Amino acid sequence: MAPSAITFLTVLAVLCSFFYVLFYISSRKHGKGKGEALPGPRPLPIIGNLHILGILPHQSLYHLAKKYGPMMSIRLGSVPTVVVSSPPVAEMFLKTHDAIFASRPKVQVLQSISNSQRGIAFTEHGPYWRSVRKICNMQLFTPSKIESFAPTRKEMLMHFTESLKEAATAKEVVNISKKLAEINGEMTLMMVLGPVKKYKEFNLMDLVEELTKIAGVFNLADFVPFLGAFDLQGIKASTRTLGEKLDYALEAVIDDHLQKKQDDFVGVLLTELDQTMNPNGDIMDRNSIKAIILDMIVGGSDTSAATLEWALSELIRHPRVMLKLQQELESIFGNKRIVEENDLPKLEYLDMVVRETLRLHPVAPLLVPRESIEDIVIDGYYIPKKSRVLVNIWAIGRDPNVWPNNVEEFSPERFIDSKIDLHGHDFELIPFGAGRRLCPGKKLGLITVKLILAQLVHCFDWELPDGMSPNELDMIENFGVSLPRKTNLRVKPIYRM
Ligand code: HEM
Repeated sequence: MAPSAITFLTVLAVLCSFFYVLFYISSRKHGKGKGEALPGPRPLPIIGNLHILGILPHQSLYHLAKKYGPMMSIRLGSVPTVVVSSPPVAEMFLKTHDAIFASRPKVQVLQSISNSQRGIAFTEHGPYWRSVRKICNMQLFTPSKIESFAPTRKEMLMHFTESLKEAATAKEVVNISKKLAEINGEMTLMMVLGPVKKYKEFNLMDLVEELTKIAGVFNLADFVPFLGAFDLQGIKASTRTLGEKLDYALEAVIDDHLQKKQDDFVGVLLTELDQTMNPNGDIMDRNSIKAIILDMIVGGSDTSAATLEWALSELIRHPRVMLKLQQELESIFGNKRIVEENDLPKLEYLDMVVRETLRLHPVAPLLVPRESIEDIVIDGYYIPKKSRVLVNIWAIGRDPNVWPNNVEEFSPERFIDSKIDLHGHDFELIPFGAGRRLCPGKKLGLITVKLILAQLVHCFDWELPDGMSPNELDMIENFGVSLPRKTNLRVKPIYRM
């Protein structure tokens, strides 16, 4: 080895040791006089505990919590992070001290995309976020707004069923993951943008898919800021190009709405354009509108599609549950060829199947990260301001102390006579989060998931290709913005009506 390389490595080793000592001391000293430091694995210099996350961070953290407990500390690069893995601790963060933990960390990718921190999901807690959330709640998520889109959902469901029926007649194998992504994408675009055909020319859903891929990567720049300049993962470069394309498409959406003066969601947002939104003086500008549109599209499509994909996978693996659900659907819909949205509340077993799917396959296994806005001591442990909080609901869903009967088994019957619902009050099951940041699309998401799942199961039997038996179907996850299957689900529909 050349002497210069040896010198370089020696200097690096000395520096690393120095930083390690500094880092270790600083990570312990915060608690001094204020509270204990939380238990957790020892962080390495610079990267902290980033190396332990692996490709499925929720699973790595689940195993780690068995050693360090339901409230543990890790360090992601320079970011102090608390990992929560039990219902009582989740309640402390998301209910008791929700006001302290209701903000979101800044994320590099989103800063360069249509100023996405002007939307809802990654906007810091405060008057701006409150105003935007209020507008969205009123214009998209009230029961009457959701209901007003029922006829269009029905029409889309009929086309969807027709295309599956054709595949069944031709005895084709269908990539149902892709089809579910398409129908959910279309339903969301229709609600957010109005008549969707025009926007197909911009390939908006393809761009959103690309965005979710990039945003799903653990970006070193978010945790080790000085590495941001080197763009080691190439994220900054690809985000710039994608950002330009998305901006172009969203600007066209806005111009189109300004011309036609439609009274859909974007149309309503535009009536507020350049107006003051609250006494704080926040303005609804074009960037706000673009960011809100994007948040709604990302929030609405991936989540429901992934939930459906897991639900169908579990039903195929559990023919007993599939049959029981088909019997319930028959008892309500008889031989009607399309399930009616109004009848969904009557379907108790369907509701249990969806709850069980979300217990084992929450699409946001660590929720969306929160960030604390001030120092706080919880249960005697000191948590500094700007700590990140990851609530591992994937781990809570697999905790045998919370779910005593065969925790790993897909068994909707566990919800018979159970009062645990999905509304964010029962911290054993919070797939939509809880507290101020609770998912605003919860009701819409549940209707969409139940409607499509009921239709898939009522009208079709499902077979795996190439004689594969149900228990051979893999259930490997792919961690990103949401948690879909790693491999697309390919199945043969058999029309049964
Ligand atoms: C099965 C369907 C869905 C699931 C499982 C889901 C799950 C979640 C979760 C876990 C959060 C974070 C909550 C927290 O931090 O405590 C969230 C936030 C959010 N979701 Fe959903 N979601 C679904 C459907 C939807 C739909 C249909 C929309 C909109 C069309 C939507 C829009 C949003 C938005 C905008 C946020 C950010 C809220 C904020 O930060 O204030 N979601 N969702």
